[in-house]
Amino acid sequence: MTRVALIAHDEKKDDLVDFAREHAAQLAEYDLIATGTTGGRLNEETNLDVDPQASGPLGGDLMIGAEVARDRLDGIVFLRDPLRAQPHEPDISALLRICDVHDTALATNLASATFLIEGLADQERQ
Ligand SMILES: O=C(CO)COP(=O)(O)O
Repeated sequence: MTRVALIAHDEKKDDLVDFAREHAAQLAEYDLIATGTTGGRLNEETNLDVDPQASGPLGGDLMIGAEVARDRLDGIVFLRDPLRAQPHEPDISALLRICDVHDTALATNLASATFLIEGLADQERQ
């Protein structure tokens, strides 16, 4: 089953909830995980069933990175806040790096998230 992780920094959480609602029919077909607060919001504000990991600053990015390291994720949408420093920047860098190591699809803004989600749908049709 296709497995996707959804993550957003605080200033981007509204955007991710909107994105998830927009693509709900497709995302509902996937096994979804998320960092803690993001996952909580998605579970409350959409009809999706998301498995929340720890909150980002408490290790959630690293937990998702571990899934990437095991090749257990097909894609990650990670809406980062490019305008504010995060206290757990090293964890974020580790997640981005391990996606490159494992060649795992990673979208860090809405425009690329749309391509990622459309690309996964295309892959399934093949
Ligand atoms: O900080 C995050 C990603 O780096 C997101 O974590 P939360 O979803 O727990 O807010």
